[in-house]
Order: sequence, then structure tokens, then C-alpha cells
Amino acid sequence: MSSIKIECVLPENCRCGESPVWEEASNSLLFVDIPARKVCRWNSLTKQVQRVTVDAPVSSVALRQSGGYVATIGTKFCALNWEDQSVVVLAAVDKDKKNNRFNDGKVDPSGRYFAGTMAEETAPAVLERHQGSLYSLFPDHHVKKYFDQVDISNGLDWSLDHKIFYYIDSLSYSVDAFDYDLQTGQISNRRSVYKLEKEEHIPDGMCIDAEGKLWVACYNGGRVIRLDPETGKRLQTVKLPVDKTTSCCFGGKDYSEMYVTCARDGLDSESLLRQPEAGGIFKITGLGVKGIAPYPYAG
Ligand SMILES: O=C(O)[C@H](O)[C@@H](O)[C@H](O)[C@H](O)CO
Ligand SMILES: [Zn+2]
Repeated sequence: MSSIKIECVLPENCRCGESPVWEEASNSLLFVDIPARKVCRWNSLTKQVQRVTVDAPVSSVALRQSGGYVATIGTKFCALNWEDQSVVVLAAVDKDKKNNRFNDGKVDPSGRYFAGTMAEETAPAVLERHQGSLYSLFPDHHVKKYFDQVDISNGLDWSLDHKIFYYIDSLSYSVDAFDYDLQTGQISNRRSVYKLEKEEHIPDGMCIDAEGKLWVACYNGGRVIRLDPETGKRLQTVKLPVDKTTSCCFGGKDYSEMYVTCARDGLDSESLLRQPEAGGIFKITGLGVKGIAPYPYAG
């Protein structure tokens, strides 16, 4: 029997926390605060957090094999040197769409950095529709575009056998799957594996666990849900004491803990009083299932 424990480990007051990534080498959690233009690194042993401010909204961060990190900043795929806080642009997308920015991103099992774009929001989930696209940055820094017409490009991950790519366009209220060719980075045969229920609100960030089940953070739903992508059934709901849960990843010893990011933006003052930990980093233990290590960008 597992007893689930949920605690706010870092009261960071993120306007929109996103893209949690566990870095085993430093026992740290990386994450971003998109509108605050910050990449943060929280050391789970010392409880210290370091922050790097960049010059545009930063929507995702990932490990890099050759050291440092990669991040999606504005509409650019960038390399981030943590030591001197310098940023180098690797590639740019959506040059004809001045109001666009990247949103969620993650590295595939062979080291390509996937990330999608969206129009900038005027309020949470209020934006010009169909402006986004999904891209990946190959290790040689060339960019592949998969499709356009995306509203809010969000959660992404790959099946344990690397043959399926899971993807969320938030305003479709659906978790989708594609066949995935790891050799070429091609996707095909899009289908829905789960449609969110009304009280689950908007699907946002996502990660896979060591049993191949998907965990989806539900924006406005104040929860993460565990889905079986093979049966299309929800297996578990874990509620958090904040409404705007944005993303999740596994980390800690053997990837046995789950970390969840969330947002403060969009909450009125009354809601903020009821959920003072909004924008913090949450740790969930006792789930009884582990995650897998994040893949580093190979370029
Ligand atoms: O973090 C994201 O994915 C978006 O940038 C956010 O703005 C919200 O999560 C979105 O509004 C909810 O769908
Ligand atoms: Zn998101």
C-alpha cells in the first residue's frame, strides 16, 4: 500500500512554472518561469536555488550532452551556459509570426529537442488560435517542422520502446499519439488516446513513467492524472492544493518522486489567498511507481 504525500518544497511564486527536468548529476530540479524569463535550478540536497534571467519568455529547458543546457527562448532554440549565464542561438523558427513564442519542449530518446510554438496569450488560454507549429532541433542544429495549426503546443514524451510519440495541443482537450520512427525522427498516424473530462480542465505538461503510463498535469484542474495510453482509461487522480498545475516529471532517488510545477498568473486575489503556494514547486512521494531519466540533447 502506498501513502501519497504532497509537499511544496520551494515557494517560488512562479508566474508560470513549467518544464520540470531532473538533473541526476547535481541532484537538482531544473524548471522555467515563462513570463518571468527565468531558468531555475533547485538543489534538492542544499535546498538552494539558482536563477538565470534571459531576454525573452523561456518556455522549456533540457539537459545537453556536451554540458550546460538547451532552452527554448522566444522563438529560438538556444544553448545555455550555466557558469557564465551566456546564451547562444542554435536555430530560430516562426520568423513570420511576430506574436509567437515557443511553449513546452522535451528531448527525444536519440537526442533531438522537440518543442512547439503558440501565439502569445493575452490571458491564460486566451490567444489567437491555430498559430503554432511543432518542431524539432536535430543534433546538427537543423530544424524539422512537423505540422502547423497548433493552438497551445504542450506536453510531449515517448513510449518506453520509442515507437510512439505522445503530444498535447491543450485546446483540443486531448492526449494524442503518433507512430514514431526514432531513426529518422518522423511521426505519422495521429490519433487520440484520451479526452479530458470537464473537471480535468486543460491538459498541459506530461511525462511517462517506468510502466509506460502517462502523467498529465491539468491546468485549472489542480491535479495530475495517470493514463493508460493502451486502453484510454484514467488509472489515477492526484489532487494538489493549487489549481493551475502546469507540468510534471519524475526525479529524486531512482526517479521515485514526482515534481509538479504550477502558475500564479490568472488567479484572482481571493484564489491566491486560498492557495498561497501557487507558483511553488511540489513534490509527490509514495506514488509507488518510478519515472525514467530525461534524455539529453545530443548537439
Ligand atoms: O505553460 C503553458 O503551457 C502555457 O504557456 C500557459 O500559458 C498555460 O499553461 C496555458 O494557458 C494553459 O493551457
Ligand atoms: Zn505547458
